[in-house]
Amino acid sequence: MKIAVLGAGNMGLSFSKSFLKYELIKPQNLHLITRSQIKKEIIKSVFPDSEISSFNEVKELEADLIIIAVKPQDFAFVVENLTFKIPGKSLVLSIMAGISIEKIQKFLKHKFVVRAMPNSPTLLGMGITGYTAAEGISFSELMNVERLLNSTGRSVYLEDEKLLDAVTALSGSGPAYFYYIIDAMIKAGTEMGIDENLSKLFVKQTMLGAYHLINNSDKSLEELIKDVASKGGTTEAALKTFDDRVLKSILKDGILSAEKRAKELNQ
Ligand SMILES: NC(=O)C1=CN([C@@H]2O[C@H](COP(=O)(O)OP(=O)(O)OC[C@H]3O[C@@H](n4cnc5c(N)ncnc54)[C@H](O)[C@@H]3O)[C@@H](O)[C@H]2O)C=CC1
Ligand SMILES: O=C(O)[C@@H]1CCC=N1
Repeated sequence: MKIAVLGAGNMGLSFSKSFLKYELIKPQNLHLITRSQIKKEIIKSVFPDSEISSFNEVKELEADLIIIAVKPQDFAFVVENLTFKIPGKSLVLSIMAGISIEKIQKFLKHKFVVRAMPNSPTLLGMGITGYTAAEGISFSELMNVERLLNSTGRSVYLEDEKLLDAVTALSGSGPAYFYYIIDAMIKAGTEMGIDENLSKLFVKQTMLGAYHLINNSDKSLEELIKDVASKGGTTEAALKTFDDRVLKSILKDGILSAEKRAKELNQ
């Protein structure tokens, strides 16, 4: 199998590394396409045995799978300036936020499109990807794509493409929400007089431990919260402030804004 990655940025390169790590393709069968000439050298040093090209020098593309990993805002430029033909039988796998299968099919004049939404922990093989596919793609082709996606973490097939915008808002953007909350906690620690490095340690280990408790307990989240929050104690005081300031609803509204933005990106 030959794979071309159009847009060798954070996600495109994370995917490529995972495919090679799990020997799902040979390095010689990987073709990375960058925007500029300058980036080619840097990418070549990380992928010495793969083909690296800049976008405007690709005149012919030989690939069974073409991964589109440019920003949604750059997709129109890609379409308008494409100097090569998408091979008729190849699959296109888009990880662009928001852009629908229908739009990709129309712009690329190509039927076989799979749309996926991964997230940044793919870099460690700990990502989660939701994906869906256009009609006409066979089960075995889809399983091939899933095997590739699974090298970056877990993957979930979704029948309804509309849910991909929700997945984008939930798990695609999700790591940033988590960092945001961690950052707020670390800053609270330093404000109370704990050195920043120690505050980071306390918060990160707390999140790690709490994550494992969620995963290894039969209790619901409410019960786990109750286990920590003693009557009249410190946790209760914190949770009361969160509730008074409707933090949960603010977080939910933020996530719904991300979903709305995903839909706007398709316009
Ligand atoms: N960063 C994330 O956590 C996630 C990103 N995505 C999606 O993945 C896509 C890529 O995102 P990132 O990797 O974060 O962005 P990035 O900016 O790191 O990568 C995009 C790459 O595309 C290249 N590019 C732009 N125009 C090009 C062209 N005409 N030809 C070849 N290369 C071109 C850019 O130079 C850049 O290296 C986006 O569509 C985003 O919506 C999806 C899930 C998570
Ligand atoms: O922020 C974005 O638009 C992309 C999609 C999900 C994560 N990053």
